[in-house]
Amino acid sequence: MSSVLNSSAAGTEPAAEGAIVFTNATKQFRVGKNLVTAVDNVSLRIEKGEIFGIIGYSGAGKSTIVRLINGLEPATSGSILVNGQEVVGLSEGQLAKIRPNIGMIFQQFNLLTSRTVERNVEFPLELAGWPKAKRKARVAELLEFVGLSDRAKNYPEQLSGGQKQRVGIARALANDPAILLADESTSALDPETTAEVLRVLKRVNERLGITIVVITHEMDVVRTIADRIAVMEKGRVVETGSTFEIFSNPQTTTTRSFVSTVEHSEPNAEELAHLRRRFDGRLVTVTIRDGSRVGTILSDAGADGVRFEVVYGGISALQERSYGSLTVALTGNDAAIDRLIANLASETDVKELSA
Ligand SMILES: Nc1ncnc2c1ncn2[C@@H]1O[C@H](COP(=O)(O)OP(=O)(O)OP(=O)(O)O)[C@@H](O)[C@H]1O
Repeated sequence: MSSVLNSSAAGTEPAAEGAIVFTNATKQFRVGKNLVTAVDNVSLRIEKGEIFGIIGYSGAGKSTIVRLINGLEPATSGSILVNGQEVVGLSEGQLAKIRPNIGMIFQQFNLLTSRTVERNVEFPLELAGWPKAKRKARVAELLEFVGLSDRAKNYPEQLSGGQKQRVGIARALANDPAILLADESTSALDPETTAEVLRVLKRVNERLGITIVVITHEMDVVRTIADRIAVMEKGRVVETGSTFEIFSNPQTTTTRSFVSTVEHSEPNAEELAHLRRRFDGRLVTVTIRDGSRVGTILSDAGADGVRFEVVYGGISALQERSYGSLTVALTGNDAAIDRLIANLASETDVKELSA
């Protein structure tokens, strides 16, 4: 039996083939006389060993993506490679051989209420025909990994939401999968418990090298855990990038709208009115990115008679880089302020907030 703690880390090897590669994959459902396109010509590459976030509003096609990966739904067209193997067009029997390699956790945990924690984790091993002694040892190891050894004899109803999801994770890891699909796995949890589950998932990725696909509608979740993110809208992937890129420089309206749920890059109308009452001068919002010389440019403008005061905003660190935005009130001669704004604009994005 391979030890859960010493499992060979597929993700640490050079990734010649991606863990999951969609090429022009489409999934349509027939609803009455209509065809609903749930996944629309998606091309996407998820690397081995990464945590990949897929974010989108309800109905964007996220769950369908998951069901295409594990073959619960057949794609209408296109190609989907899972660890180098084409899953489109496979028979149920062939898919059954691949599925143990893909673990899955769910929003509602999907634990068997009549079984204890240890027997829930044991369940996939029973299905896979493991002998009893090996099953027991494996279950003990998995429960230790998720920090629930002392809960082995409890029933799911005796556990908190976070503990239930950790049982779900232990069960999903039982067959030593290369890929873990987490479909809205923290959406039923409060922020603190969400953080606890995300820490366990991070450990699964780092210690076991398992590729994790996190499906969510919550930007906080992908910000906390994902290496890269795809944004989905109406069945399409509208933007893909590193988590830093997505947060610091979102390209599409949908992505900007998601980012704005967790970042307040500029004051809203009410805040702006409040700032105008408190501060003189012209208000300008400046985007801060790693390495930009915003501070120097603002300070140097002093020589041109422009004074600045930071009145709103903040800077965040993500993936070891900084980004954010600051709104400054600028006072001084209008022409000098125009020169300062031009200088800033040569370095980063600048927006003057209209009066
Ligand atoms: N089995 C099905 N039959 C018909 N239509 C479906 C089926 N599954 C999904 N759809 C449709 O496909 C679209 C995408 O659904 P999907 O569940 O993948 O989105 P989602 O992003 O996961 O949203 P949610 O978070 O609400 O589940 C929706 O319009 C949905 O109604």
